[in-house]
Amino acid sequence: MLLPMLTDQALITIVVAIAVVLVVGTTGLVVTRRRRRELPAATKPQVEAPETTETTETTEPRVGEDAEEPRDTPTRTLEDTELPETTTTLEKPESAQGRLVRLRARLARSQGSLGKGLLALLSRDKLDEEAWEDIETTLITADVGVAPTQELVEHLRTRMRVEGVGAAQAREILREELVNLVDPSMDRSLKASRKDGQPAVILMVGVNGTGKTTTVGRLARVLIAEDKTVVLGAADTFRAAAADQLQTWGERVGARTVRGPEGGDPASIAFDAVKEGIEEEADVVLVDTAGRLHTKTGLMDELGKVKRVIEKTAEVDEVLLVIDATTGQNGLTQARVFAEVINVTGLVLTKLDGTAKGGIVIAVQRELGVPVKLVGLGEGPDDLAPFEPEQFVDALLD
Ligand SMILES: Nc1nc2c(ncn2[C@@H]2O[C@H](COP(=O)(O)OP(=O)(O)OP(=O)(O)O)[C@@H](O)[C@H]2O)c(=O)[nH]1
Repeated sequence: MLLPMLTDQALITIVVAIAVVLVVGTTGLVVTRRRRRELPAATKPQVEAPETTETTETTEPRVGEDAEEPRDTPTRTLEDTELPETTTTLEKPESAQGRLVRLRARLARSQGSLGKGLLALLSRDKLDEEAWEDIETTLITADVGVAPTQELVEHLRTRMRVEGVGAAQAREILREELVNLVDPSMDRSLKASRKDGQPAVILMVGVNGTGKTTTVGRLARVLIAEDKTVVLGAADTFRAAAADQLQTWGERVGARTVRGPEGGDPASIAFDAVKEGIEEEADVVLVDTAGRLHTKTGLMDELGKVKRVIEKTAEVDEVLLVIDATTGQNGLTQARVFAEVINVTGLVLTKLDGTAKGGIVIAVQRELGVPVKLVGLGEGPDDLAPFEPEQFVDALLD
């Protein structure tokens, strides 16, 4: 009704006005939408904490975030902080050559007084009874033992009489006689190779504290350096920390340690270790034992059982008796007891660095008729050396 009343001009004006309103409205809507799309960061909620500190530094604070950490935020303690996991890296042993040179020097340092004392006495112008008595005393004080001392003095007396005296000669004669006494003819090789498709089994025995566990660890290190695979058996279940100590050695050198519960049956652990060695086709299984010396029967029961149980699956190739060189006659008495309860195939004399009485090497070999195969010359991981009679005597006299 209204339309007929409007003029054409008015109608056109209204249509144009409506069109303008529509265009302006639509454009505004589009621009607003575009703006919204262009500002995502401002509207995106920050849910996740930044992963690294770098991000934190570059991220600007946003609405709703605190300008600084609230004071009631608990302080992070050391315990809360997760430390990176430590991975044990295998140690590389010192080269065999370097080790032996160093250990020879150490042996000479510790035993020098014995050799030098003897040489000084033998080089006297007049070798009278008093001089020979002094020589005897020096040898006995150095733990050489009575019988070997008498034997040595007798040989020296004869040779010095026949071959004459003089410092150079005295040294040569003494060297020869000492080497004979230490007996270079004994087989000192260690049976540490697979045979008949089975690993070699080495049992370490000895009184507490003589250095059995340390010797097992150091021997494993030497064998692994020779590219052998080694399994350790923690059959010393008597001392709580012994298995841990052995396992630590195993981790250091790269040998698996078979262990059981504290106070468990040593024979069953020894059996499991050997079984593991057979399954893994290892070259050597080294079994550490407790060697409590309460009673001879107790010791016999324990070691006898360990050996018997191992022998169900494998031969025991070596029984190494570890003796602390600093214990002198006491060490000899212990050695005797062990030799009575188990067939000892070799001796390990530890702590030779801690005594000038290297004569124990001669005494203990004589006593048991078993060769010293290894010597310990310090607490370090590379302080174990094969025993070589000539080098030992040279170290005494240097
Ligand atoms: N100076 C010196 N110390 C040594 C030597 N061998 C071992 N020791 C030390 O002697 C101590 C006892 O050694 P262990 O290996 O624990 O003795 P163990 O016979 O296994 O003792 P138990 O486990 O109690 O039976 C340790 O502090 C070793 O570092 C050596 O050749 N020289």
